[in-house]
Amino acid sequence: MLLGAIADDLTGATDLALMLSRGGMRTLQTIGTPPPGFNFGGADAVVVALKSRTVAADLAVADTLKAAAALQAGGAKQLFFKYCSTFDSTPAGNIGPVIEALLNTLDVPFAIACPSFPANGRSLYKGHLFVGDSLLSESPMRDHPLTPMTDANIVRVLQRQTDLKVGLIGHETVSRGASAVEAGFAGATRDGVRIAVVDAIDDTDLRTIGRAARSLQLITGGSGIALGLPENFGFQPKSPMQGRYAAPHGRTVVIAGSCSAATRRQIAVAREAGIPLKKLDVLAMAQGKLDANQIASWACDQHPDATPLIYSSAEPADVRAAQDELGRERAGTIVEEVLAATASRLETRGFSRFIVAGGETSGAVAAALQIPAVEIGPEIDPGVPWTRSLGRDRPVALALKSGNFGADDFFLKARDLLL
Ligand SMILES: Nc1ncnc2c1ncn2[C@@H]1O[C@H](COP(=O)(O)OP(=O)(O)O)[C@@H](O)[C@H]1O
Ligand SMILES: O=C(O)[C@@H](O)C(=O)COP(=O)(O)O
Repeated sequence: MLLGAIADDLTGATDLALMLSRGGMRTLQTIGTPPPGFNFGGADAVVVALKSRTVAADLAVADTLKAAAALQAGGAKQLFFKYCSTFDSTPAGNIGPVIEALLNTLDVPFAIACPSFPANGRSLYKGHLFVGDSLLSESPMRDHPLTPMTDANIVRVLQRQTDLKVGLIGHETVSRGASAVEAGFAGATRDGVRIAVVDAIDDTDLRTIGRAARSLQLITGGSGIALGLPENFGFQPKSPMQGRYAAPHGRTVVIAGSCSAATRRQIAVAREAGIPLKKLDVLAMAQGKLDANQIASWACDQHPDATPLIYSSAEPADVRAAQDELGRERAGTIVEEVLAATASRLETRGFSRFIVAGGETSGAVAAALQIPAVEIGPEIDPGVPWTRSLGRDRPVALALKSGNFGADDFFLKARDLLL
């Protein structure tokens, strides 16, 4: 293993694994930290998917360090901590505490932080994160159910999460090329900076930063920053898989727990296309009036050729109302538990192709389906591939979509790629 990566959620891990595969690295994605002695099958890169984005910071740190130790035991030469391209976190963490713990454990002085992912509209300029044409704080991310992002200044956001000094390597340096960026790393280190946020507004910048990062032991960021990494290890980009995907045979379902604007648009397009839909009421689930058995039965009752869509996704005002009643965390957990249990029931009743929207939701579904690892298949939209489970008696196919990713017709596209 050359590169060992730890992602703070499952869709983020898949996004990164896709990027590394396209860069030519044989990439394996595990769900959770692999046990001692795990056979990485000769993979060049391993991405460990955690569910640590919104758990308590000390738990996120412990889980990450355990994953880092497993990757190092597997031979990883460089470690990558992957978080969201919209820097999803709370004032308490977990990005700052996790980077801090990794720096201390690896005993290295410096790491970079770069969430930029231009292919999906995230760019970083003067330390400010943009989503499309809007500042992060003015994008729909300000209404995220678990990690509302209300400050676009990533230096400031990260500095609130750590006592280590956070600095900025600006675009004026990045545009001068990899040597200038490396000199920037050295200069920042001399100034006592332990974590440097690095500007990147396009793929050329990401490749420059990737090259400059070849001798760093720890890299942190979104999947965009991984664009330039495979080349550092001598890999050449691979052409994307063409044609339709021979997924394990069985029925297809869409399960959406993401409340992002993108997911809500994708549901609207699926509705217009005539897909059968079931909207879940959070309070009914909390009161035990709606459970996984009922939801799974509804899906099974749909036409066998249909792709039923089950969703809890709601407008920000409705999410707030449910949270006022139940609390932010409890509302999220109830929805995740019911959706995960629904997936598990459906799998025993002939469904083997799962299109899931939302990072936390995907983590909960994959845990319920007891999937130890996945292999990466064809890309559906930037950052979202079809995947196939590994290490499970009855394999399943999974399209794990970050809430914010995907074109408006994503669910239809994902379905139509299946053979
Ligand atoms: N209607 C709702 N009200 C409150 N919380 C919800 C609702 N629907 C989903 N959630 C929760 O919101 C969170 C969405 O996070 P996630 O699945 O990671 O989506 P995204 O990828 O958009 O961030 C999950 O914890 C989910 O259970
Ligand atoms: O970097 C990204 O935007 C994604 O890879 C990601 O982390 C997905 O997180 P969710 O939006 O919570 O699915």
